Amino acid sequence: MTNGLSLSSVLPTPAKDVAVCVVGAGAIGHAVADAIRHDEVPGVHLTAVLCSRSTVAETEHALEASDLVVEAATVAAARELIPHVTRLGKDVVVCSAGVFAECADPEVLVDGPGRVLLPTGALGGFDILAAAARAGTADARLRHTTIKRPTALGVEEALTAPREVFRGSAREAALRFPKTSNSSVTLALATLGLDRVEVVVVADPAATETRHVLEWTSPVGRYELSFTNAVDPSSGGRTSAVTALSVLEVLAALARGVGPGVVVVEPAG
Ligand SMILES: NC(=O)C1=CN([C@@H]2O[C@H](COP(=O)(O)OP(=O)(O)OC[C@H]3O[C@@H](n4cnc5c(N)ncnc54)[C@H](OP(=O)(O)O)[C@@H]3O)[C@@H](O)[C@H]2O)C=CC1
Ligand SMILES: O=C([O-])CC(=O)C(=O)O
Repeated sequence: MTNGLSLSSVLPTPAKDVAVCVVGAGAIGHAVADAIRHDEVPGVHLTAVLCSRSTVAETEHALEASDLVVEAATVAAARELIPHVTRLGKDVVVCSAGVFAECADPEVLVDGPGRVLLPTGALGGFDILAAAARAGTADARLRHTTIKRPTALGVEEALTAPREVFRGSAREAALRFPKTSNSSVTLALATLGLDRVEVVVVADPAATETRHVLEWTSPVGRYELSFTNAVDPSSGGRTSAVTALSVLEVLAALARGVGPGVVVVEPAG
């Protein structure tokens, strides 16, 4: 560092471990809980993993013992969990971001002082897109195209070629595909809003991976970002494996006291 200060020496680092409760033990929840159990995220420890059969008493006990909750269940679970956890003054990392498509204003679900933190999930590039949106959104356009295998989209018909099965806003996409359009919602909340990001969903019978393509145009620049994601085998081909890793990035960032995507150079020793 040219000024003699390392980045981490001027930023607050939480003094104690962040205690994390994971809600949902499917593809994402299982991977997140496993990584924490195996000490893959310094400064974070696991208090509990809740499933839909967890009792009210178990849930309340787990929330009480935690600093932060990771929601990796369903839109319905997120709808109940977000106001409850934020009211307790705890932050909640929400994977089922599609829940915000149900609200005219996303803030109505958040009954603070706790906050909702949305991981970038199956996508990336939010840094440059959110930066570009700062120059104004009126002349900006953003399209998110998702290409998945048909069964992952609930398309049972035997297709012989790729077929566009949806085109509309991010809000409409999340209401139509609540299990596969969460990343569109997070992207929209980070940029142009739920009603101005165009979403295209394509069912491709030849797809073995999931593709996401983001096309941004504004006076600041033109960006095309393409993500070809391996899918978590336990998700029926639906969930990109990188989603769980993006949750771990959020947890690691919180433990270090900086945002995800920031490269921290620790002092020696
Ligand atoms: N933001 C993003 O980019 C992405 C978001 N997602 C979303 O993340 C969420 C999790 O995805 P994924 O792990 O693949 O889904 P899975 O279906 O693999 O797992 C969800 C788990 O949640 C459990 N569950 C359901 N209801 C509740 C409840 N009320 N309380 C606790 N647990 C519950 C289910 O099991 P059981 O009923 O047995 O408890 C299941 O094990 C989904 O909403 C998915 O659509 C997925 C991919 C990308
Ligand atoms: O995992 C993915 O590729 C995207 C996904 O399902 C979602 O956004 O809900």
